[in-house]
Amino acid sequence: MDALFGPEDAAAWIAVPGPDDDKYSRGVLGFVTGSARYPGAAVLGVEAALRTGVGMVRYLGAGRPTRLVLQRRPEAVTAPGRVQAWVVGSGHDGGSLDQLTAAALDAALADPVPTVLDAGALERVTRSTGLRVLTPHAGELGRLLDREREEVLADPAGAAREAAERFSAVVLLKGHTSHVADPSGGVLRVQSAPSWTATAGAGDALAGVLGALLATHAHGLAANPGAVAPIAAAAAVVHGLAARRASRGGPFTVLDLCAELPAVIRELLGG
Ligand SMILES: NC(=O)C1=CN([C@@H]2O[C@H](COP(=O)(O)OP(=O)(O)OC[C@H]3O[C@@H](n4cnc5c(N)ncnc54)[C@H](OP(=O)(O)O)[C@@H]3O)[C@@H](O)[C@H]2O)[C@@H](O)CC1
Ligand SMILES: Nc1ncnc2c1ncn2[C@@H]1O[C@H](COP(=O)(O)OP(=O)(O)O)[C@@H](O)[C@H]1O
Repeated sequence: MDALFGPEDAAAWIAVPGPDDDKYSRGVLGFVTGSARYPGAAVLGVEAALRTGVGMVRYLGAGRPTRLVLQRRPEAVTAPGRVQAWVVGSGHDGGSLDQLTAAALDAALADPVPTVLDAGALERVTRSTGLRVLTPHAGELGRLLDREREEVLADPAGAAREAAERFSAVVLLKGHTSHVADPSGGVLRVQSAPSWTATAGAGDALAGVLGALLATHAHGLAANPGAVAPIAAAAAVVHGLAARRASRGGPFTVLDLCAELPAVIRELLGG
């Protein structure tokens, strides 16, 4: 099955808090992202998640990214504790992680809650557990499959499907058209973003949007793992619509995109 997934489909995957909810029942999203080399990726993911809507963000990382995250978002909690979903790997570059971040990453990968594996964490997929979403761009997916980037671009749906089956994970292959492949063989296509979205850090924000949607649906996912793929597609739609609002036909920054996320969520909910 190969289907186009649009805003009407995405609207069904926004969790609306009720009067009995508190921050924990809404869902806590943990981040192990950012590094001394790429601290900005941590800031962008946390910003995107908080603006998508989540009960709480826990951020675990080295001193420099932690300071920058807190400077931008004092709402983030930097103490360890339980979470309902993780985002890991944005702003990591495989090999050289500080000890604290490496230990937090190992713990997150061993935690059975839904986990987004981005950038530097993609290569750890075989060491991870539970429901996983991989968020590679074409170059990263090529490395995972031991292929050239051009081969991935020639058949993006096929490459995403192959990786989903090989790693038993949902694969969100990013691009002008994003392809979300389920291990059972289905592929959802998302096309909401303008080409101005091809800018550094946009993928770090996408991981935050997706993490927020997973954390706020986490209690239902164990019984319904098939929901992970539409949630991943919904994240791509929300991210793309926010990019379109930020762009209005011209360039924008990733923080501009993040600033549009609440309005996108509101519109999808019919507000
Ligand atoms: N603000 C932040 O903190 C941000 C942090 N980020 C974080 O950075 C990490 C790495 O992510 P990434 O996508 O760059 O990794 P990757 O696929 O290995 O790409 C490397 C490939 O690119 C190529 N290349 C480089 N320069 C090029 C050029 N001028 N023109 C053409 N090609 C060029 C280079 O080719 P080479 O120079 O080796 O020939 C190599 O093949 C990751 O953790 C991510 O989260 C990003 O999200 C950005 C914002
Ligand atoms: N030509 C394009 N048109 C629309 N969206 C794009 C285009 N190119 C990239 N994107 C989107 O921009 C983001 C880029 O993510 P990524 O490649 O991981 O960059 P980074 O690691 O710098 O954040 C993804 O969400 C992707 O879908």
